[in-house]
Amino acid sequence: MSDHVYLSLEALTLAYGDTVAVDGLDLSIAEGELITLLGPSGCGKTTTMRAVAGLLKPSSGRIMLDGRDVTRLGANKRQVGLVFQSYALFPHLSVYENVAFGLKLKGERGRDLEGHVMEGLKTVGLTQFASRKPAELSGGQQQRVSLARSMVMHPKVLLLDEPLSNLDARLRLEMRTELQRVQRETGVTMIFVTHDQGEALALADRIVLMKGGAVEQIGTPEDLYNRPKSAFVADFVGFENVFAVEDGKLRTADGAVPVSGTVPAGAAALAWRPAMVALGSGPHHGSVRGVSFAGGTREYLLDSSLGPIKAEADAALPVHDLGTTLAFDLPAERAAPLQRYA
Ligand SMILES: Nc1ncnc2c1ncn2[C@@H]1O[C@H](COP(=O)(O)OP(=O)(O)OP(=O)(O)O)[C@@H](O)[C@H]1O
Repeated sequence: MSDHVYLSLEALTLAYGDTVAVDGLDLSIAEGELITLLGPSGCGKTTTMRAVAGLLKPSSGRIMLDGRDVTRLGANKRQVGLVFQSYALFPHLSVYENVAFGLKLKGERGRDLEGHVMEGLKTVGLTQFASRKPAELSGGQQQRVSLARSMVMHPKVLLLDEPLSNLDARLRLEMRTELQRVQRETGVTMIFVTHDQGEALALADRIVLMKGGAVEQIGTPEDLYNRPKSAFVADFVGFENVFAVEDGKLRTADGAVPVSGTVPAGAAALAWRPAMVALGSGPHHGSVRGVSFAGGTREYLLDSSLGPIKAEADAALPVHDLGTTLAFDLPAERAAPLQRYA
């Protein structure tokens, strides 16, 4: 992966009629980077991808790719590959023919064509399936064909829009590893759209978390996971207890509540994952409204005067029944300090 900017979206704005779907988006991506676009439904992920692919014209802003302004360039001239959630394979063509399709349109024939198709199938581990029809393959295998079909065109950027969402949990994991391997081996720049934070954290060199058509936070998976900037990001990466800070106190359903320990200077809010809540002792109390078993841990939903609290305990410990009152604390030193509450 190189450091210089390879793809940049500059103040990109896209609208469908009166609906502004992407609003002044700025994003710089290095060559060979694997970026995930993460965010809730409707935040503009697909629209951004369609703009990069050349399928939608921006209302304003610029897209630069490999030193060239491609904002007004047609989709077929951009060398941008696309892999969708639906595999969009030609059902009547064999795996080989599906992968060969784009290369043939480019005029490839004979040995060159065969070499490139087989190389593409080898990259995704499907050489032995070359003569099958898509319907004779599993969902994961079909998605690999889709990937091979894009990769043989040697795209400058490969866009993947929720490519794993049609697969079951085990296949999803397998394909996630496979995608990572293909990306590392080929060094292709990838933008991967997902609304699954686990997938984004596992795959990405950097995550772009979007909100309302703009970037809310960009960073490595570790950055977002450990150092969310806002309550929106914190909530997205699993900090389920977030309180605004005012005059060194927590703003809660019960008014201003003192925090145990010292609030870091400049924190506009504090966020605790369920595992960061000290359960069993402390100045606050909550009644158990829900318990869920999560393998090694048990998660408790507590009704407290501060508002609802999610806390976690070792599953080996005796279970607390619904209605039991438990003491807890939200220690400042365990919390992630946020720059913004809103
Ligand atoms: N063809 C369209 N016509 C009008 N509005 C649209 C159209 N496509 C998308 N939108 C709107 O644009 C906004 C962004 O949509 P987009 O599909 O980019 O979001 P997304 O983040 O990809 O969502 P999801 O995760 O649900 O796919 C939404 O408010 C959506 O309702």
